[in-house]
Amino acid sequence: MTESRKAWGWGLASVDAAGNTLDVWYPQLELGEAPADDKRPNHDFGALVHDQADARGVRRVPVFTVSALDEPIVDAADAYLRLHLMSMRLAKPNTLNLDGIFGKLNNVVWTNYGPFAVEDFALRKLDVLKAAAGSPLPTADVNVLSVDKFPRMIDYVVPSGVRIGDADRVRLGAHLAEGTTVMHAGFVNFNAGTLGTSMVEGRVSQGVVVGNGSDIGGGASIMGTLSGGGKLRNSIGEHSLLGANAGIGISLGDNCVVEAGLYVTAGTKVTIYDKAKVAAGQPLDVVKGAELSGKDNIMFIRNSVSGAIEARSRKKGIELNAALHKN
Ligand SMILES: CC(C)(COP(=O)(O)OP(=O)(O)OC[C@H]1O[C@@H](n2cnc3c(N)ncnc32)[C@H](O)[C@@H]1OP(=O)(O)O)[C@@H](O)C(=O)NCCC(=O)NCCSC(=O)CCC(=O)O
Ligand SMILES: O=C(O)C1=N[C@H](C(=O)O)CCC1
Ligand SMILES: [Mg+2]
Repeated sequence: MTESRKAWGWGLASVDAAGNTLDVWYPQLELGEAPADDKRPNHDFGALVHDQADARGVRRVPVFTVSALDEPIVDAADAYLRLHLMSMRLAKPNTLNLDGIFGKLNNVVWTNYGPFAVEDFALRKLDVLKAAAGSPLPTADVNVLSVDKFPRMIDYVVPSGVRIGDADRVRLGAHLAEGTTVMHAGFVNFNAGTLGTSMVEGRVSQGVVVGNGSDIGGGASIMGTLSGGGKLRNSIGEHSLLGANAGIGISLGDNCVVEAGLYVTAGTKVTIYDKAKVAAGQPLDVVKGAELSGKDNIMFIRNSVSGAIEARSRKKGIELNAALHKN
């Protein structure tokens, strides 16, 4: 058996009263074997470290984590390290072993004061507000951003060359390549994302990758595999367009277009449009969507006259509006 790939780094963990790790922030990570104990660079977290619980009931402790990237996840610190690697673009989606990730991450109340345990949240919120009330500065209420196992990416990693319309729509573990714009209704899950310049106004599900020069239109959906039965990981190639409110349960290759509002699933019966056959009065072939999965140069439309879903050939890919991607 070949050795597992490794990554390592210092992180700052938030640990609740029960000893659960709520999150770990790694400002910097390295791929490869970790240095020996006496050779480790020491990350200086300074006064951010506190062994006593603060008003949230949270301690902040430095952790040195080494992840065996081809092996299943061992704990929350390991899970956080792998999520950071993808958002830092040190690993592409679908290249790390993420087995067991939901079981290793704790459910957390994410707030403007950082993570809280779910248990006794109301009491801990009261403690924070009482502590803050003694300050001469105006203090913020405790605003809950989400209750989830994954935090928002940009509280941990801000990749260069991207725009993100709404921080809540991109989870830690998303991979956003340089030149990506995620508009307000877009969504990018962990272990998913873009490999080049892209416009994302729809949902990029876990395990989905979108190639350079492609556009996911407003409200568009790309089926994932975590829930609902689908097993095949879908992707989109380069210079393709998934129209507004369209969806796919298959992969698109390069230079493809799916008409706005059309959903193509693996079982959808698709008529292969062939001008010469139509002119000669010959019947057209019909295949399942799955047979066209990942193929290049196809435009999928629902023929608004016949109602049939058709695959028509297309010669070239779409061009993004360059001005929107000089991030
Ligand atoms: C499917 C396409 C690409 C088709 O475009 P075009 O009509 O320009 O294609 P074309 O190649 O020029 O069309 C060739 C011929 O096919 C015909 N044709 C096109 N669609 C047809 C249909 N559904 N049924 C029957 N015929 C059709 C055309 O009229 C034309 O006929 P003739 O030869 O007789 O002329 C488009 O309708 C589309 O859906 N584009 C997606 C755009 C999109 O969604 N972008 C994302 C924006 S996201 C956004 O704005 C956010 C909004 C939001 O948040 O909701
Ligand atoms: O990148 C932007 O900004 C975009 N703006 C458009 C708009 O504001 O309508 C939509 C697509 C991307
Ligand atoms: Mg705009």
